Formats: sequence, C-alpha cells, structure tokens
Amino acid sequence: MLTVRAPATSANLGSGFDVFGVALGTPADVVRVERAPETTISVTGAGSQYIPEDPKKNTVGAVADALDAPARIRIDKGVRPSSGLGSSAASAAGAAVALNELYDRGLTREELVPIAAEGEALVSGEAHSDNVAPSLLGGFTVVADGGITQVDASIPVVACLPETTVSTRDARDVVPEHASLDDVVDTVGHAATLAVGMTRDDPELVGRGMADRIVTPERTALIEGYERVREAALEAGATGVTVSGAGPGILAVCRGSSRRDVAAAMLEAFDSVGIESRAYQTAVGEGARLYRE
Ligand SMILES: Nc1ncnc2c1ncn2[C@@H]1O[C@H](COP(=O)(O)OP(=O)(O)OP(=O)(O)O)[C@@H](O)[C@H]1O
Ligand SMILES: N[C@@H](CCO)C(=O)O
Repeated sequence: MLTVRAPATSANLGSGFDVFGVALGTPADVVRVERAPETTISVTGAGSQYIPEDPKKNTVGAVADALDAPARIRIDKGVRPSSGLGSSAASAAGAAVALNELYDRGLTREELVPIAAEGEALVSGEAHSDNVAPSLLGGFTVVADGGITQVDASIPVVACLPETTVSTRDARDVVPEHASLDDVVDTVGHAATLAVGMTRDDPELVGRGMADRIVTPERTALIEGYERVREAALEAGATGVTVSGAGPGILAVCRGSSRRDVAAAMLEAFDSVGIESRAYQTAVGEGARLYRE
C-alpha cells in the first residue's frame, strides 16, 4: 500500500486569479492506494458526508482513469470541501502521486499537474490547475499559458474557514467578463509585487500584493462577515487579507509573530456575526509527500 499526504492550497491570492497558488502546511488529505481490478473509493474525515464515493463523481476517480491505474483508494479528508482550501484538488494531487508510483508510470510532478486537473474539471467544469499545482509541487506556483513556475517560499499565514460553504462553480459565475485597462494595470502591479515578495520571503510585499479590484470584490459579496473579518485581521497585524480560492475561506498573510493574534481576531469577527469558524495558523509549505507502508 502507498500513502500520500497532499496539502491544502490557497489559489488566486487576490491579484493572481486562476494563476497564483500556494501549498499550506496544514490541513492536508491523506490518500491510500492499493492495486485492484477496478477503482473503488472510500472517504472519511472532514465533510466526507458531502463527497461522492462514485469514481465517476470523485476527483480521484478522474485521476485513476487518466493514469489508467485502477485501485482501491481510501481518502481521509483533512481539507473540508467547498471551503476555499482546494479540497477537491488535494485529493486529486494525492491520488496522482500515489497512482503514478503504484503503477510505475514515471511521470514527473509537473507532468502530473494536468492529470490531477482532470479531477478539477469534473467538479468545477474547468480543468484549472492553480490548486493542484501547489499541492503537487509545494511553495508558490504560477500557472500561465499551460506552463508552471514554482518557487519555495516561507510566508506565515492564517486560513480562517467559516462553517458556511460556497461552491467553486457558483463563485465562478460572479467573475466579471471584462475589466478596464486601469483595473488591469492595477492588478498587474499588485501581482508583480506579490511574486517578488514570495522570492524574498517578505510578508509585507506578499500581503500588499494581494490587493485586487477585479474579481475579489464580486466574491466577497458571497461571504457573510467578510469585511468585518478582513478589518479585524488587519488591525491584529495581518499584512494583507483576501478570499482563499473561491471562498468562503479567508486568507491572511502575517508576520510570524502576529499569527496567533490574527487568528483570534478573525474567529472573533466571524463569531460577532453569528458564524462559527476555524482558523489554521500555518505557512506556505511543501507539496505532496509519499510514504510506503
Ligand atoms: N475527493 C474530493 N474531495 C473533495 N471534494 C470532492 C472530491 N471529489 C468530488 N468532490 C466534490 O467537489 C466539490 C468541492 O469542490 P470545490 O472546488 O467546490 O471546493 P474546494 O475543492 O474546497 O475548493 P476551492 O474553493 O479552493 O476550489 C464538492 O461538491 C465535492 O462533493
Ligand atoms: N482559481 C479558481 C480556484 C478555486 O479554488 C477560482 O478562484 O475559481
């Protein structure tokens, strides 16, 4: 049996819609695989009651098909679905690494990105790779024109997940089809600042570079309590705050020393609007890790 721990991810980072992503230290999915004549899937853990075990509906089924690698697959969910932390992508990335090894397919992590993205196409209608790329490769990833650039980074963050859900499909429906040149110029400036910040492990630049006035404002409207949580995080010392992936999770970039205060402030702000939430105090971290048992 092979076991893979595949991390949660946060895509977009505000200014990098469908382009930027980071792997997070926690939480993570654990995917176990054994050879079998046909693919079967069982799911336990966070939000497992909402995740189909039918291989035609689960992201790992699409990955097993794409690799022609039938297996008994067990998923222990650490990443809650529809929360904005790349839950469906974590399972897909974990399965891609595990099945590639189980069947000796010999594909590199980069080559596994489009395979894991097949799983994303199944659930959101589009094979976007901005969550599977960081879950497979770790660090900060830039997906552009089908190519991927990766850099290891060490940036402290808090990911705060309210007990509400937003499906990626719904959050994609509110994305504007057009943007003004002014807004595009503003976004490019912030995205470039963020990317430089990642290469320097600089939370000030990364936090500042997450500002985006094209996609994020449309999505925050879907997240009850967003403005209050954002303000609370900034007051507690966050350098920047944005929607994590398609939401409703909220990502705050922090200086290392402020993580605990930022997490407490975000939890309290959600609580003040009657919403329970959970905060992960973590950092940009490594990609999927393979274990043999
Ligand atoms: N292995 C899986 N893990 C999680 N969700 C899965 C899986 N397979 C299928 N799904 C379905 O995918 C949907 C969740 O995916 P969705 O893209 O909406 O959210 P997400 O993966 O948490 O991430 P994000 O907002 O960061 O993209 C749910 O409807 C869930 O049932
Ligand atoms: N870039 C995608 C990722 C979802 O996690 C979106 O924001 O719709």
